[in-house]
Amino acid sequence: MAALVKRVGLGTRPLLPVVQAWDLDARRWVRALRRSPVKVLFPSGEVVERKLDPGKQPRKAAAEASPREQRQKQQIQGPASQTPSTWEESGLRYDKAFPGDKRLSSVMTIVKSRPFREKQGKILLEGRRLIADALKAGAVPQIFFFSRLEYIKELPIEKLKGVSLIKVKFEDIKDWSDLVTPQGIMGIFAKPDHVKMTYPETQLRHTLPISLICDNLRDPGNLGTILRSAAGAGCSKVLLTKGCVDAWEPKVLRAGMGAHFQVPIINNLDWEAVPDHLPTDTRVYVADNCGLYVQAQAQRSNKASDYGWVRDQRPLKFHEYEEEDLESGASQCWLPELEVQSYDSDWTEAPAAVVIGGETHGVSLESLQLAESTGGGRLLIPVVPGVDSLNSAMAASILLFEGKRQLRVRDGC
Ligand SMILES: C[S@@+](CC[C@H](N)C(=O)[O-])C[C@H]1O[C@@H](n2cnc3c(N)ncnc32)[C@H](O)[C@@H]1O
Repeated sequence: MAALVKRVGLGTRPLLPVVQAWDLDARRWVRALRRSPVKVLFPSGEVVERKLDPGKQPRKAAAEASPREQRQKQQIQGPASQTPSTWEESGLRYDKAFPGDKRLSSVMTIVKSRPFREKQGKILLEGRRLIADALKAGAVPQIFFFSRLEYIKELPIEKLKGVSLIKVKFEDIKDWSDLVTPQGIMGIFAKPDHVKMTYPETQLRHTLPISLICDNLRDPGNLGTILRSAAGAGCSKVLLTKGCVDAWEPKVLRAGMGAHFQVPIINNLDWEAVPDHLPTDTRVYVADNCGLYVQAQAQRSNKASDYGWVRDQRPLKFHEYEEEDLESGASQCWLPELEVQSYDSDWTEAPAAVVIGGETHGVSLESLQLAESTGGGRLLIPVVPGVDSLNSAMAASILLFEGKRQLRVRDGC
């Protein structure tokens, strides 16, 4: 308390302790008011003289946290919440950033760049909920920058040992924030390793035998949205091939809304390594808009013609490879022969993995080869002729929830 209270005098008036409202939690507030009267300095700069009204709860103590903040706090802490006294007993200390302090800016420069992030093995997490989810899942924090001590006190104290705690101005956090509404807390964590993470019990209970493979997905908003859908559907894991945007990039984290700590994500994989991360009997299905195939006449007799689309000729995007091969005299027949099936035909009898192609080039040759070698196929979501393709995140969501529906129907629940 001593650190928070200083004595000031105004003219000839007696000296009164000045209490900074934002530094107080309810218990300390009561204690401060017992020494009443006190001057309370509010964040707005307003100074109000306050006395403790015997028998009445100090109004500001309750008001310090608005009902929304209290709800948020409860969500973050869970039922066994951290009591403020525990913080005091913990002996944890924090530093205040001094004018011209470069600690925040130098760390931010590092974690906002993918090469640095990868080299240093650090990531940036922003916001109270995301940080709390990360801690619950076992992510390891290294530094917290925060503008209000309450944000740190909400976190489980046992996870803060050995972590640098640095109080900075809200404006500084705002300058570096990726959020529309900056939340006043940022954490630098060691890059999470999916093997060492503990995913939420409810999530594990709802996991489906469906994996998702992102193939050269470049847009952070799309990837974040896909991760969120994957977590929502109960996908067992998400694999990202080399060429995808980094799953730990701030914009992906923002769009993911916590999915990073609900579903295992395996980043930066070579195609040869993909099967090692799938159950042995997995069939790989490639989501393919078949946009580069011609629409054929309805009289063709295979399944896909029911939907007005068939694979009538080799995809134009692969012609380039074929011609190169012809010049060099290599085999002409290496393009996988894969059945096109409608997304709502049954594809979940065996564990399945769905490949979603990137925004520009669609699915890769490697994905088609893997689908062929595992006995999978192409999944087509029929769209109105003339519409080329769906957004990758939309296609992924439709397919994952269709897979979930099929499994539910089969299990009779
Ligand atoms: C925007 S699309 C790719 C468009 C790309 N220009 C192409 O021609 O393949 C991104 C990915 O979403 C999936 N997708 C989009 N529309 C689809 C559809 N109608 N059926 C199945 N998958 C689809 C595919 O995996 C596709 O590669």
